[in-house]
Amino acid sequence: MTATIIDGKAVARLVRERTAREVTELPDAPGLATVLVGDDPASAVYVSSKRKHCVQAGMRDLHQHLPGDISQRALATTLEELNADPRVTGILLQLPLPEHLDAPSLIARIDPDKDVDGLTTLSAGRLAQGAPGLRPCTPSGVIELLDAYQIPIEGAHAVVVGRSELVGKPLTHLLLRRNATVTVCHSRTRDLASVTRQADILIAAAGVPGLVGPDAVKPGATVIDVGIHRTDDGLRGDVDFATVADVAGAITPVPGGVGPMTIAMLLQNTVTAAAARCAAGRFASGVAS
Ligand SMILES: Nc1nc2c(c(=O)[nH]1)N[C@@H](CN(C=O)c1ccc(C(=O)N[C@@H](CCC(=O)O)C(=O)O)cc1)CN2
Repeated sequence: MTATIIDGKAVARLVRERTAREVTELPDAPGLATVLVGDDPASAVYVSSKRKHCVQAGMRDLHQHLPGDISQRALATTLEELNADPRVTGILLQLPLPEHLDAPSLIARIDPDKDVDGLTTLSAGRLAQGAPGLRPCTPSGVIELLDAYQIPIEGAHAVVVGRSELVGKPLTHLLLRRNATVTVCHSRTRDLASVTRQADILIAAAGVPGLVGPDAVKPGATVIDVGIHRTDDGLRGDVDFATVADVAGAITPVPGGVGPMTIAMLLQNTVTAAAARCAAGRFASGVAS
């Protein structure tokens, strides 16, 4: 193996420490409302980790666990209540939702000023136009990792495999803002490997286990694996780590790569949202000063 292993756990720890320091500079502790619907085991793991780190960073844990058969209307009402609650600075609706619920229209209910997942239409529009706003956590975690390892983005050819609202599309905008040349690939891309082989920075976010093998990677490229799949052999990503690590210059592992950054950037977004509320004179007490 020749590649540098990008240690997402270590970078995430630094981001969390920075966030905890920023919390102490605020007049009021930020409050993060995680909303978990149903009992999906993976979602339960992620939400419990978000809550643990939220408390460790000195924030209020304002969790809501709702039944899996909750109606669209009742969930929308819960989100409206969280919008109105002055203790809540950030709202996170854990995805995926049970099939009977319409996620986009529920996300649309979240106050964009509390949208610490960066998933509302307004947050997406702000990102696309380069306006200040809250950015989706996994894509901003990828940028943070590249910066932490001083991997140049400006002028690099970045190839993003996957066009989801959660990762592929927002990451494309973040990379463009940093002056990368960006190519987006998806399930209809012809001869995927011929495109990914051109990448200086290759980001695999397709949701297909082991999709990226050594023949799809330019020697020395940076490979960021956003995929996470639970298999009989444990967790694995969209990249075949063992073989690609012999070709890449730097690579994220799964676990221990991008995943921990998702949670760290959520905490960072919650502090950013809280600071913006303070600047606007709206405090947890609900009283404008
Ligand atoms: N509302 C959202 N839902 C989902 C998001 C999101 O950003 N917002 N992302 C993913 C899941 N996710 C966070 O919610 C997430 C995924 C993975 C990890 C992580 O730390 N993974 C560890 C392994 C942990 C394990 O599974 O045992 C790692 O990769 O090292 C954190 C958060 C979908 N839903």
